[in-house]
Amino acid sequence: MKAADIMVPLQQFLVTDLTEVPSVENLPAGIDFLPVIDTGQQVVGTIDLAALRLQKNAAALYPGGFLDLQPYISQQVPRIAADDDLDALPGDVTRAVVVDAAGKAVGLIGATDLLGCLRKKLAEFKHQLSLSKELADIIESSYDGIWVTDGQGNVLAINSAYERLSGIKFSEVRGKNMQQLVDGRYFDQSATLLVIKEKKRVTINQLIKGTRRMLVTGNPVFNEQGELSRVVTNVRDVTDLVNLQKQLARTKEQTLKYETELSHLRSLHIQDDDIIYRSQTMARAVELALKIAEVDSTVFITGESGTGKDVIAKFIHKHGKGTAKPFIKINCAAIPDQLLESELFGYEGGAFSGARKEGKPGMFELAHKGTLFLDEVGDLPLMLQAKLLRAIQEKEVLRVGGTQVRSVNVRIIAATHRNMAEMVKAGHFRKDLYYRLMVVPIHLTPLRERREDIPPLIKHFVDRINKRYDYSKRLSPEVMSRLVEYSWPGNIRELENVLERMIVTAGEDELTPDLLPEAFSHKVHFPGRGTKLKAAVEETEAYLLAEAYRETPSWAKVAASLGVDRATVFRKAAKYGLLKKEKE
Ligand SMILES: Nc1ncnc2c1ncn2[C@@H]1O[C@H](COP(=O)(O)OP(=O)(O)OP(=O)(O)O)[C@@H](O)[C@H]1O
Repeated sequence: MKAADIMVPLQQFLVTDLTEVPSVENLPAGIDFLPVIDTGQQVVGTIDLAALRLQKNAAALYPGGFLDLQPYISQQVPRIAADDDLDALPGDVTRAVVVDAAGKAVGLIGATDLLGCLRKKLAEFKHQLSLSKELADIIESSYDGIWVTDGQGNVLAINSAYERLSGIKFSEVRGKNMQQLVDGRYFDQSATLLVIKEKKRVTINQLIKGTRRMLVTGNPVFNEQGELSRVVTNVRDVTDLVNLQKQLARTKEQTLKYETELSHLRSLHIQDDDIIYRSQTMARAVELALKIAEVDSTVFITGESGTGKDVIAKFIHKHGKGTAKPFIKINCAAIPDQLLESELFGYEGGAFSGARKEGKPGMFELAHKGTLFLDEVGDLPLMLQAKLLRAIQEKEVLRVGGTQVRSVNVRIIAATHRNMAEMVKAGHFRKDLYYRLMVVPIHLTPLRERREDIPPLIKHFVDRINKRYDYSKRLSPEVMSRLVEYSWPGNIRELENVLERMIVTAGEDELTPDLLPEAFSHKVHFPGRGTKLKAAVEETEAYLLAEAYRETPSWAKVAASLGVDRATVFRKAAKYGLLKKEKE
């Protein structure tokens, strides 16, 4: 507050030499002194009015009512410039004369004014005090550590959160300079020092006493003159956060590892089912599968049970959509009709009693962006055939009990062991669906029509089974030739099962014919593929005659064992050159 703000403007004053005793009755309250000025109007001192009042009636008065003021002048009363702050006055003064720039008196400040001013200041001070206490409480209650220095980096305060976080006590660091603390290895670096250098907010990652990691932000505080007066730093312990981050990174790494392993295993799984073949027919089927894998056309795989329809379907998926995309298989023959619809298309919550509240997606939705393999599609009930056709054509499905269609992008592979053309003819399968599925047909021939595939398949399965059980079993040449000759009604699945049974029951490493199942005791001869019926019959006759004669070298016994008369046996043996051979 300035002196001019509280002064009483000067109305009366006294002049040094002789002056008329003034009337001092009408002075403002609290003013019980007046300045004394010389002829140059400079203040030379003040006169206490009480003393003056005493003198007014005294004999000291000169005749005519004049008084010599000199003895009463006090030079102790301080003067203060109008523009000066009241703080410039010494603490013990009770009055002051206010002067202008030229030193002329312009006002008076009395005890009452000073007291009022003091009261005001006291109230302000109290307010400030409560504010700074509040501030101190706020700083103290902060969960983050707070560290305050002056503009030179000397420590002024730290809160107890900081003491807790860092283990550093205020008494250890009070008044010390930050540089001193960095040198003393309290911190690896100081945000305060950086703020002092850069005069702006700085955030750093600080290591305290070599153990705790802190995220530290230093904030500069400037005074009215724009000078840096404080640096307030807030400190957050990020050790746990850093540990969590490390843990997260480790978990991510692990997830990545598992994902890689999983996709490796998946690919191994599909690799397991890799297609083994030597025959031309299979080579053509595989080539076609590879070609159409790239495009999204619907594929219809036909063939007897166990010929590898599943394997081809997975092969197409692997080489087309890829193992990262879903491959969903549904066996239409294995699921009860009443469940099939909801399995295929899903259902909305509450669609029927026992349904899940939140509903369930169907196979179509699950196979989105991947492949849906409809195995045994020939067994699909007529009622669902229409819905399937719609789903394939429109590329959208309607859940059971739902009203909202959902788009699906699914590649369809269908398969059946049935004769579809006949089923369509008999009205058991919709013609339109049949043609919609038959975009790319792949037919897998039975194993008996591609015997050249049997040896490599045998090798493949024997290796696999040996590996699985840690065996080193092998087939005797006779077992091998019997297996090749067999008609394999169950196709490759049967071949695999027979080999496994033989390998796990064999006592020796070499598998001998006695391990072969019952069905193999009847030797069967198959004429080569493409043989005309007449030639096939003849070939079979010749084979049976020769085999029977090999076992019992007597044509009479051969006739008996084959159930024909001797004449027929001789005639046929002669026809096939067997008699000649016998003579040789
Ligand atoms: N070319 C092949 N190479 C190796 N293994 C094969 C081959 N073809 C089929 N297999 C194996 O034979 C078994 C039967 O094959 P798959 O299940 O694919 O036949 P499928 O025609 O789908 O039979 P179903 O009609 O009964 O479902 C499987 O174990 C499969 O791994």
